[in-house]
Amino acid sequence: MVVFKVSRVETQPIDGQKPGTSGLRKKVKVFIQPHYLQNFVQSTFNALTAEKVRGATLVVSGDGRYYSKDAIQIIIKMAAANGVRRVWVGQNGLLSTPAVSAVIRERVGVDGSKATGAFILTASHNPGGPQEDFGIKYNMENGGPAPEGITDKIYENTKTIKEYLTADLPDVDITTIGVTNFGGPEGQFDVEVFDSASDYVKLMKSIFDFESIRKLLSSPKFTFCYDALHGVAGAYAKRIFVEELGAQESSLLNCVPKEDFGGGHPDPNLTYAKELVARMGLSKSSSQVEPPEFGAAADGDADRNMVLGKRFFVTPSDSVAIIAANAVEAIPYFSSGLKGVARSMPTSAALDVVAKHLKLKFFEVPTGWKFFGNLMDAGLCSVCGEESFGTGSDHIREKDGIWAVLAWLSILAYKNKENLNGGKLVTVEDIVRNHWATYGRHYYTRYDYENVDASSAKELMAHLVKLQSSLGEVNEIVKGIRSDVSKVVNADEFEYKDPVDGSISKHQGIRYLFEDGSRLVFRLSGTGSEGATIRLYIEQYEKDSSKTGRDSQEALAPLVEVALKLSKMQEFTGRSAPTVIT
Ligand SMILES: O=P([O-])(O)O[C@H]1O[C@H](COP(=O)(O)O)[C@@H](O)[C@H](O)[C@H]1O
Ligand SMILES: [Mg+2]
Repeated sequence: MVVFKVSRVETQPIDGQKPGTSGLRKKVKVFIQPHYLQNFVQSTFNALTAEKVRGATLVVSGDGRYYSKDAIQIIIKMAAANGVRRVWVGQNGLLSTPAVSAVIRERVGVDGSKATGAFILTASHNPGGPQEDFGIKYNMENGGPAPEGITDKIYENTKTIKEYLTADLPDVDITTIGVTNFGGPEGQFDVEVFDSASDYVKLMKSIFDFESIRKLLSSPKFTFCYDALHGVAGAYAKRIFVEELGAQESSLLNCVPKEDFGGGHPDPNLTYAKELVARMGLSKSSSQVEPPEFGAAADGDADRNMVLGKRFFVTPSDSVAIIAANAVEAIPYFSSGLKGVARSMPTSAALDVVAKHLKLKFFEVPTGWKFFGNLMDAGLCSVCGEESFGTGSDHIREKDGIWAVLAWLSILAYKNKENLNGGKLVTVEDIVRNHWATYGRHYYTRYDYENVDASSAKELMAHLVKLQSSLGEVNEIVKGIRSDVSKVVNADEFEYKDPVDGSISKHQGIRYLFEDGSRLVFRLSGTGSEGATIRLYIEQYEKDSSKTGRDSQEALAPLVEVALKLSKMQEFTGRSAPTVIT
């Protein structure tokens, strides 16, 4: 057994280590500066209570992006030096964000150990590679992202840090499953490398009826396609869709995880998931080949999902509403009913209508998955989702891209259980259109202005807040732009009081609420690594089932025009068009 020594390394605070919506995300060139990662990791250890560090079991892994392997070795050495008892690493350093959450909650080590937390190494949907992004975040014992109380403490610590601890361990082989033991001043320290998929696969099998999904996937009527965009989802897709559920290997696109995501932008939306979008018949360059019935994509760390039907896009806000509406019948895990449902504020109100109809508890929280975690821990919420391609449930404390796909496949399997051997297939599009016919439709679109100058973005937001003080003036401007949109009846900055711990989160997005239920929401992204990204969310409710079939961009055109002129978007940002529309 190798015996190690601990040393204290002198350091000084480095600016800009405030965690965003989901951890610290920066360019790789920032992360590789001397002491940069170490300062953040030590600040995290110092922010945790002693029992979460000394003698604890920690998970360290991520989406496999560039710099992950180096970061894992650095964190292992620091963990050993800080008195951590063992570190669990997914083979090759790979674990999806939902799998980390599952491992913290479910995995039991050979000696009966349980993890109390994790460092997740990912910048989610941001590109990877030496010129691109890296990220790190800490998740707690419940498997969810650290709450603001902890991330604030981490940030405070980064501003005063003077030293960090590290051990002179040799690098650990993370490519081979097994345990390596070391001896330190405080006793034994182990690194266990384990299979990245098995705990997660086991959990999925306990939630869904794999047999019924297998029947669907093996039916000649049903065709399927999954795009991991070269993110970590690939490590799970083959195991689950091909090995467990019998999908064809050829139905997997970009399912080999790569450090640079093959040079792409691993964000599952209509702009970046180009290959899938073409295969599903949704782009101009679509081939003549008949598209599959179902397509889905994931982001780099596999917590996001995009669901598509044949030549049909499912808006994430509709996706969570449809899953909630069908969960009890189609998914065994929910067979005894839903505890409640929740969405983030900018997500459309499609879920609200389902909650009302099914008499379910309903919550509207700020953007950021951590807000759902408290509700789930208190037994108040079973299914939740966000417009930003995140959907999930209380099986873990992160959103879950593959879970969402399995949820949709379960609904399809349920609706088609009588027609797989005859009769017409109920398609993704049928399910969505039927949902609109029952609940009405929330036309919805999001405009993203990425990498805008940060101070101009702030000015635009300040302008919108100032406008809110006079609704009379707002309505005059609105009428001047389009006489066919309804009146603004309320405008505010969203503020949230957590019903469980009473904590208050302010400035969570600027809302303009219209008389007919339409909404305009403006907020700055909390997940970028450079400049600012302005997000504009536009929504309009249509109850009349004869009018729910319109093209959404066309239906929303008047509101879009109002939003762009009211916010003086071009004036502040210099942009005549958004970078991404979803
Ligand atoms: O980036 P991820 O997938 O970890 O996702 C993270 O950020 C998203 C918002 O991103 P933005 O602030 O850019 O709108 C949140 O909706 C999500 O809950 C959070 O986990
Ligand atoms: Mg993600």
